Amino acid sequence: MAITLRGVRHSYGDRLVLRDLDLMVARGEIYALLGGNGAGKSTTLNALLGFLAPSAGTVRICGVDPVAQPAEARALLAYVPESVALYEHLTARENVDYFLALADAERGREAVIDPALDAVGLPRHAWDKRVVGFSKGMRQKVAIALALARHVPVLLLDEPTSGLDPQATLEFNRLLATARARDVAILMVTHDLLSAVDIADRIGFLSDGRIEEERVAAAGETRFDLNALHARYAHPQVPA
Ligand SMILES: Nc1ncnc2c1ncn2[C@@H]1O[C@H](COP(=O)(O)OP(=O)(O)OP(=O)(O)O)[C@@H](O)[C@H]1O
Repeated sequence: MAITLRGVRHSYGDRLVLRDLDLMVARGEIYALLGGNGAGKSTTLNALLGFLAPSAGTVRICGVDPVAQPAEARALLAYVPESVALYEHLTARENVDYFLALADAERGREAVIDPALDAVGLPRHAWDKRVVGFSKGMRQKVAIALALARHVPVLLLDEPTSGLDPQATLEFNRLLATARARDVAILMVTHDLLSAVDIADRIGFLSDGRIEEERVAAAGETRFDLNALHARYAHPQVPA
């Protein structure tokens, strides 16, 4: 399994925030993690990133413990935060090249950069422009191009579609589909039900530090029942 959280507990002081959290994401799967403010979504991502050591349970990135083996775990994942930080004075291409070098990617970086920028649909005229004027959507494309160029098996995303207009959201979702087709396991923390319904294979509701409910995409056009999901999300105590 690419992403594993099993029986994970974490407290801040005496406040238990993750209580026996179980969550798994396979390669080639998109999992949307929904949950109200304070449910523990960021804490979950921080556990996967190795920024916190849970008091109980197992966290693994492709079998690697991100606390015990941080460098190995980092080499297996790409993390795209809500605001993507890039070097503003560098071009899109230079940013990918620079971060690839930091990630210690093998030589021959030129050979992987252009195909990755192409795969994420960043317009060619933007490849050699400084990223300083780039929109959120364009920055995300650069970040995901980097993930594709690194061939990481795991992609973690924090509220990727917040602030994106509907067209940019659809484009972003297509981008995720590209990564999924390359066998990447994708965990997306989001409040964006529409985006989750459009692209996720599974949707999990995190509440009070554990997955309270999971829904799996159905085959066919109506993958999820949006109204039922909305009712569930907006009124967690009322079963939908
Ligand atoms: N460093 C910290 N120290 C103490 N409490 C914290 C810390 N980080 C988070 N918390 C608390 O833990 C709980 C879960 O926080 P977390 O940020 O994981 O939730 P979230 O689901 O990401 O929320 P949001 O949607 O608002 O970002 C919240 O009650 C929060 O106040």
